Amino acid sequence: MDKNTIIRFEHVTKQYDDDPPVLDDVSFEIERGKFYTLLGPSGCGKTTILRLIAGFTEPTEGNIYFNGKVINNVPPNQRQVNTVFQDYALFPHLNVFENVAFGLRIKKMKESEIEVKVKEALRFVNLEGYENREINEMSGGQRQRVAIARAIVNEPEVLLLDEPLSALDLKLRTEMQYELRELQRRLGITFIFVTHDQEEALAMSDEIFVLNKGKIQQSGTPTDIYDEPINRFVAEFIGESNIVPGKMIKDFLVEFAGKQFECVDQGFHPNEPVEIVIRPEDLEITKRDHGKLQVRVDSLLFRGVHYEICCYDQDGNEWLVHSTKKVGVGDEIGLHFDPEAIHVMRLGETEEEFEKRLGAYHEVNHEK
Ligand SMILES: Nc1ncnc2c1ncn2[C@@H]1O[C@H](COP(=O)(O)OP(=O)(O)OP(=O)(O)O)[C@@H](O)[C@H]1O
Repeated sequence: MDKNTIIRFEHVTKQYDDDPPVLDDVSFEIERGKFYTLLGPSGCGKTTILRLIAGFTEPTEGNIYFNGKVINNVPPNQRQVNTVFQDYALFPHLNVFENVAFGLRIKKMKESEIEVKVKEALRFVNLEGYENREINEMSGGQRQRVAIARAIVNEPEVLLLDEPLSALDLKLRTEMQYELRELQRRLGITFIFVTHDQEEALAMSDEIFVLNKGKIQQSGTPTDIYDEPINRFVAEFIGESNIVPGKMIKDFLVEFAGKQFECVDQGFHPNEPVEIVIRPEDLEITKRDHGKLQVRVDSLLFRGVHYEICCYDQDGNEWLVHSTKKVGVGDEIGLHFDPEAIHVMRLGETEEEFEKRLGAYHEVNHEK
């Protein structure tokens, strides 16, 4: 194992009773000192991964490694990991200082040392001078910072954050996104952050794991995931996208919407049925005859920075366009895009779904 790897999941499955597994044969590695985000819809298994890392639950199958050692049965208090919970879980009857000092007192640390460490943790989260405040005199954002100070005071190697910003209003949430990112850089420890908000994940992470139904669909940097989604689920979950059925003709040539288009090579076989993604901001409005696609404007919405324009081609495919150009409903226009804007994806999320959709594709084409 690479010495930069701090946590490794090896074929980890978590199952309760006879229910379908909550996590299904999941393997991944987490490197030291990076900001990771687990992103996915409700119930996909994000919190379960955090609980397994923290030691609040054990895997049904597989192994979890921390610094190269299996930790499946190591109790939470013996792991170099702390968690910041969604509801902060602060003690309302203790002031800020005592909330942060709590874990150190349990460890029977010397009073003078506690003083130094608590002050330092509060300085890290910009709460110097708030030591004697009561928790109920603190705002939502300040409470969040107390919770973070408490979690970093004993210098864990990994900080787990379970939707820590979800209780905050949008403005404060955005501010805290910057603060958390900055804090991670200054501390230099690994953060594993859970969210179901794709914009938050794109803005904050070094690496994102996109989960669905107990499986990691894709992992990579925010730009990898946005520019090269591996399947329809990821493409639809992250950002807005136009997804249409297509077929690979040969390397650098793909067919969709009844035409063939030059594209960049993405490792698909000739004649392989695929799905095509083009992001709305990669479509450019032109005169009808100048466009690679000819479409009719169905509706438009003004979104401030751009218009969101919904069009249809002659095959009935919907094309969403983000453009600063204003067009009228009913206009016949052209859409231009570069070969690089065409991203080709495999059919279906799982092997089973892939086979099913491939079968359906052949059936339709055979009947033609
Ligand atoms: N102790 C338990 N017993 C049975 N099922 C459980 C238990 N804990 C979690 N689950 C189930 O595991 C699945 C995944 O839960 P998990 O909390 O990991 O999802 P999540 O992705 O964090 O969702 P959310 O965004 O809603 O918090 C859910 O279907 C949940 O009902």
